[in-house]
Amino acid sequence: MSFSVTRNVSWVGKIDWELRKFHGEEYTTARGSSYNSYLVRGEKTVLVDTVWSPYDRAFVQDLERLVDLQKIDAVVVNHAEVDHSGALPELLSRIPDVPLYCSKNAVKSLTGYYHKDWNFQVVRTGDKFSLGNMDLVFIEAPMLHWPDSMFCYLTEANVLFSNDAFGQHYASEFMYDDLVDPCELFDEALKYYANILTPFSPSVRKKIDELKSMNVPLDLICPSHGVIWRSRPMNIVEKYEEWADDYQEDQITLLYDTMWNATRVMAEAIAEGIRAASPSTEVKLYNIARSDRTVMVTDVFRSKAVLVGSSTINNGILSSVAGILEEIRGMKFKQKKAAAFGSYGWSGESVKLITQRLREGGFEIVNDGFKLLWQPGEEGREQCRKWGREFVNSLG
Ligand SMILES: Cc1cc2nc3c(=O)[nH]c(=O)nc-3n(C[C@H](O)[C@H](O)[C@H](O)COP(=O)(O)O)c2cc1C
Repeated sequence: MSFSVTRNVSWVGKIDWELRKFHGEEYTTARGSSYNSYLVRGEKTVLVDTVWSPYDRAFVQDLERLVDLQKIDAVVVNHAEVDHSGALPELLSRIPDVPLYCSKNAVKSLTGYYHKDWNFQVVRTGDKFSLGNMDLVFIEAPMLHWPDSMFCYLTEANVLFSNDAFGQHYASEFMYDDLVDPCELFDEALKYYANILTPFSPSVRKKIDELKSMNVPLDLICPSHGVIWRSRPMNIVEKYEEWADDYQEDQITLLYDTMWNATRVMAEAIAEGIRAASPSTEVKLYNIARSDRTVMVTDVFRSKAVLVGSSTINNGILSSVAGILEEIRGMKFKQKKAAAFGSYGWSGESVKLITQRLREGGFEIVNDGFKLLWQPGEEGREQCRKWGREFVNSLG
């Protein structure tokens, strides 16, 4: 499949309707995704990125329908991750000497993946590839989201090829922001930022400042996943600025797991207490073992505070709780408050262990947590409501 984006730019990629898990099991992609590759034709012809390896042959066939492969003067590899570089071996088996323009770090990761002595041409920010009547200007973007990541900007057409930045895991035949459901698109763009880019928010802020200081016109942002931003491309750039600035809404998320429902009863009573003390605060509850991790991380991203609950099992915490704690630790969230709760039978280590993990994850711990013996009765539930009220009041 291919379509024309501008007079000089064609999309040639793969819409992956059936993708449901990405990065192994780490990211759920309920709406599928796409791998976007772009063919830029001026006086010279350049391919920007490729697609994931399962689709390499179909990709090269589609590309051949657009252009004689021998006429491709250069391939830009903005990012070495296999969902974008996966078709390189197939393509380069046909055009082995084609120069690959990439960052210095991409040479390491591409060699690490493919072990090939390809014709690497290392570029740095500000370097240009001239297509005769227009230039591709390279902009290194280290840690957005790998050390090798890079953007490139096409002059005259005013197109930013932003690779994973500004992407969304979203399959749609329509491929443009103004043609798809805006709520779905916003949901996917936010989920993508929360789960992929949050740890790199300081780099996002710097890169946006750098892009703005280039003071170049921007007509299109062409990411490597999901739809192209064309209606007002600065909208998503402004959203990224907002999200990168330790984003939070008036929301508190409770994440818990339970064996015999005691900790669930606690969570629900704590939520009642929060709602009673702060009716405007949105409270969301997730049983971790039954919920989608990507959605939970997105809700933690939106929250000003999180409460994590586990009963004590074998002097520890439930494994699902350990899993989500590890996931949110890696997100390096800032300016978020937290506390722990849980039911226990005799030794009751879970609350202390969760608190410790939340502290290591950069959360500001509001109190020592709240533990309750066995199944809460009415008195226990009232204690939970009180603890919920005190928690939300202490947030200020
Ligand atoms: C397999 C198992 C191991 C447990 N280990 C501990 C323990 O080491 N220390 C403790 O205080 N309670 C322990 N308990 C008791 C639970 O923490 C207690 O039943 C609690 O109320 C369960 O809460 P829940 O229904 O939210 O899971 C254990 C319970 C089970 C079923």
